[in-house]
Amino acid sequence: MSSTAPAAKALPADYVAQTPAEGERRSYTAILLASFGGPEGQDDVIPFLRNVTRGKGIPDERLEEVATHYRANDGISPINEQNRDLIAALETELAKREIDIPIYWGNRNWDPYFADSFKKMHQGGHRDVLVLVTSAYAGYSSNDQYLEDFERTLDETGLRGELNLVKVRQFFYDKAFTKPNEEFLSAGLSDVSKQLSEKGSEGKTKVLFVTHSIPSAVAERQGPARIKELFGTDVYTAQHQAIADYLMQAVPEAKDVDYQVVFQSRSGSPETPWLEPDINDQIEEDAQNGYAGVVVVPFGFVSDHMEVIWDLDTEAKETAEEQGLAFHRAPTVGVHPEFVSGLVDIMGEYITGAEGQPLATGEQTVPGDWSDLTTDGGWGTPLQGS
Ligand SMILES: CC1=C(CCC(=O)O)c2cc3nc(cc4[nH]c(cc5[nH]c(cc1n2)c(C)c5CCC(=O)O)c(CCC(=O)O)c4C)C(CCC(=O)O)=C3C
Ligand SMILES: [Fe+2]
Repeated sequence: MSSTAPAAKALPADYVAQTPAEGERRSYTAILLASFGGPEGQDDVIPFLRNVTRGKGIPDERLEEVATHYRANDGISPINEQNRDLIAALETELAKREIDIPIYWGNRNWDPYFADSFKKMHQGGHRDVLVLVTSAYAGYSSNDQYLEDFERTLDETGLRGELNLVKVRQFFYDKAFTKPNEEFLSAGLSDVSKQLSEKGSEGKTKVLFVTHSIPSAVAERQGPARIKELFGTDVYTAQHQAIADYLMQAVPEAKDVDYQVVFQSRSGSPETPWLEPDINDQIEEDAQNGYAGVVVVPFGFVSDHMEVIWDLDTEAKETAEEQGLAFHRAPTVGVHPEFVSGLVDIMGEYITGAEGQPLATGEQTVPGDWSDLTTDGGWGTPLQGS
């Protein structure tokens, strides 16, 4: 499904992003940055992986393989440091705008766990908490699973009725996310073109936009139906396809360059279908089809965490080298100033100003009705073992 940038899809002009629901705009007294968590030393690796895969049916061989990725980095995932940096950057931006709301931090799979941060916020006298999750797209792992985590944690801590949590919407279609990625794509294309001209190669470049694979059955279950119809694929893939299409037409140097959405970090059992193609398979096929270089844009993620640095900087890079392709791995948004200030704009949609108005609003750059990505179609039956 390789293609050059198409014309923007014809969408009704009133197609809009999700906005805060009735009662979700309030005067919050705390923000919770909610993330995945990661190990901080060799002794943490196995307990962390057990947390991640609890009840998921991930085979032991896969866990051992994933453990080596962390082991090679002293058992440390970069994700926690990246979240501390993001919190510091958000705090600076809030202070600059004279918004006096403290930021707490909690994770699904490692210390500080949600239960501890919920208790800490409660002890700090907070009731209305705005929750920012470090996932741009809507999917089970990146949205619904967090909501389930929060519900369970409220019960476990006995804080139901004490803490009112509102989760900030997804933001893959916002300028906050697309603007830094435009910059990265543009820089990646220049780098590969420079590498190729140094080699005296006149071959073509391909852009591979990469995101996390998920089980195909989970992807198929996500709604709403109108997105599936419009894009002719599942809603998880469609979100990524829309951003890839947008970036390719937003960046002048990308004109006439081929591109494709590909996947990484497949796990589960080999018999269960996950979204494809895998980035390494695609790099091999691209080499066979005569491409001379690839620009790899990990636009499915918000920081250069372990899955990015292992699967791309180690594996995909090696595949490209074996195939003799020029290779550039673009960064993720991380603490890019436009990402940070854009996130504060998006949070501002939920926070009331002095006259009850929203403090700020995010800017939707990618057309599409992204308002109810997980509700319309529903998640159907529980996702056990998917
Ligand atoms: C969609 C998606 C995102 C992107 C959205 C988002 O960013 O939220 C994401 C992010 C991440 N995934 C991460 C790590 C892992 N994910 C695993 C397993 C899985 N991920 C899945 C999906 C996703 N994962 C799924 C469907 C599984 C199968 C088991 C299950 O259904 O849950 C496993 C188990 C071993 C393995 O099988 O790989 C690990 C260690 C880290 C931390 C990296 C670090 O430590 O720096 C991050 C940010
Ligand atoms: Fe994952």
